[in-house]
Amino acid sequence: MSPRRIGVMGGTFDPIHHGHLVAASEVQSRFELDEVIFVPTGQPWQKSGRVVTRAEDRYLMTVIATASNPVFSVSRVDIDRGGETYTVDTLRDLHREYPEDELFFITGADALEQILTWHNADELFTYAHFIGVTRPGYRLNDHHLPSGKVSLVEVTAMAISSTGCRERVERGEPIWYLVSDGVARYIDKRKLYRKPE
Ligand SMILES: Nc1ncnc2c1ncn2[C@@H]1O[C@H](COP(=O)(O)OP(=O)(O)OP(=O)(O)O)[C@@H](O)[C@H]1O
Ligand SMILES: O=C(O)c1ccc[n+]([C@@H]2O[C@H](COP(=O)([O-])O)[C@@H](O)[C@H]2O)c1
Repeated sequence: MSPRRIGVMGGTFDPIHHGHLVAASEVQSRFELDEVIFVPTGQPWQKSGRVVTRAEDRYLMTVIATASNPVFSVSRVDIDRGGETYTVDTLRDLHREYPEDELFFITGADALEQILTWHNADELFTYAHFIGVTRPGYRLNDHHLPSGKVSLVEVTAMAISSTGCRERVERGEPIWYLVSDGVARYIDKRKLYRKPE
């Protein structure tokens, strides 16, 4: 069997929004990926300055948002490993699970800019090809990264962030059409992101 081409979209997904989904869908199509695996982080160590929603809630929102797409799936590797999440561990675990396949790690321009600050950054490129996507408000470039290991892709501009969604919920504003309907309903049902009473 020829190797499958697997996209990996890591994120805190607090909550997952249409910026994430459009980026993954466009890269899937452009790079003819057989599957895109969304990987919600366990403990995102570079976000330790703020409260992050329980991993199980972020995982369930990711499942809800991706369930209807036959080539999207969700992995629990980062949540189940425990401890702080490092992408080098994510990719090592997925490489072990899919040893014959090619991995493509998808990341927005903001995250790509920071990649050299990631744990064991040099090793990242041994497991996957990186695909940086445009994101409104950030400049996309790979000058700081090893040549031949990164591709840059322009995707439809979606000026949406998880921070913006959380702030809207806290202010009592709608997030319809910024996140999937099921995710908006889940946030409401679990009373996520509301101001403490
Ligand atoms: N609107 C967007 N367009 C393109 N890429 C995005 C967009 N939002 C997030 N990403 C990318 O998706 C990945 C996961 O992002 P993350 O879950 O941190 O979302 P976020 O909106 O940046 O969250 P927060 O506002 O809480 O920092 C990162 O690689 C990020 O760059
Ligand atoms: O490996 C690291 O040290 C590292 C540091 C910061 C972010 N990342 C990864 O980058 C992806 C996006 O992260 P975030 O925090 O912007 O949601 C997600 O998969 C994180 O695990 C990875």
